[in-house]
Amino acid sequence: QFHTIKYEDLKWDESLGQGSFTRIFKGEKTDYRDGEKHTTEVLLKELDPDHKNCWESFFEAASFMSQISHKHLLHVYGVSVHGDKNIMVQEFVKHGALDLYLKREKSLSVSWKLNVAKQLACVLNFLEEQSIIHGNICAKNLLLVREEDPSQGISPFIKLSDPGINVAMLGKDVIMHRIPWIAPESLAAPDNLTHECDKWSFGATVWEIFNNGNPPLQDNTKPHVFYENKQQLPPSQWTELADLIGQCMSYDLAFRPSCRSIIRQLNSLVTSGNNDDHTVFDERY
Ligand SMILES: N#Cc1ccc(Nc2nc(N)cc(-n3cnc(CCO)c3)n2)cc1
Repeated sequence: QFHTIKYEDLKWDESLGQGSFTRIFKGEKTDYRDGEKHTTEVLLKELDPDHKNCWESFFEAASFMSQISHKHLLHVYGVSVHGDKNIMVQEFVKHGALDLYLKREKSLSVSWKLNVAKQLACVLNFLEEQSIIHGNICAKNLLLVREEDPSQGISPFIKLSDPGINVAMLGKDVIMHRIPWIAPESLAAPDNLTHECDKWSFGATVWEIFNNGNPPLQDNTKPHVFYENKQQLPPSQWTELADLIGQCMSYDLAFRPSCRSIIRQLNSLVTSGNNDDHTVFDERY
């Protein structure tokens, strides 16, 4: 279900940080096609050796990404196993993870944010049509392929990354760190994810995008209390946006909108949101 890559065809360059239970590096892979040697820039995602019991879930994520292809889904070239090293070989995405980009770029326009939210809604709709559940939608798992260049009329382009280790494999403490992205009903049943879970996470991710990557919960709030008290994230002053996020993050999963409805509502936001003077969230958040 996925291509295996020979370890000796991989070259490690600089470390780029880590996800949960994984470390990421810039690297290169070498292929020999029609007698020629081709070198491709890649992202090497290594599973921590002390979490090698998660290797099945790690490779499940890789095969998940290899089974389907979509312009807004990260391309995974394959996997490589060498001793206790499990490596996922991904396309190298030029501008990295969106959570860091949002924190760094303080003056992204409302139309930039809407454009990115629509791209995420499109890939969410595609996954639902393919009856595939991602299970870990968040800004950290969105990758920026291309920055906008307003002078050239070039808009941003994102791809959704692999879901990483299945949430059911993670300990309670790690699951706690997924609040408020993880749907409340998934806390109790992390091995029973539904398409509605992805919609909840979509809501939290759109909140992140419009909040410049600020943390949704103040680090003094106890995460489980947030769900016990059926709390919501601070609403945007842009009521239509707040309504959409609120619908996606409704505790009753029957109230979460269909992907078609999400796309329709985002499209209507684009028209009414063209004036960029919207103070979407006040500075405090
Ligand atoms: N400075 C810098 C810089 C860093 C990274 C990239 N590129 C890239 N390509 C990918 N395929 C995946 C990721 N990636 C980033 N964080 C995660 C973990 C959370 O998913 C995955 N980054 C480009 C520039």
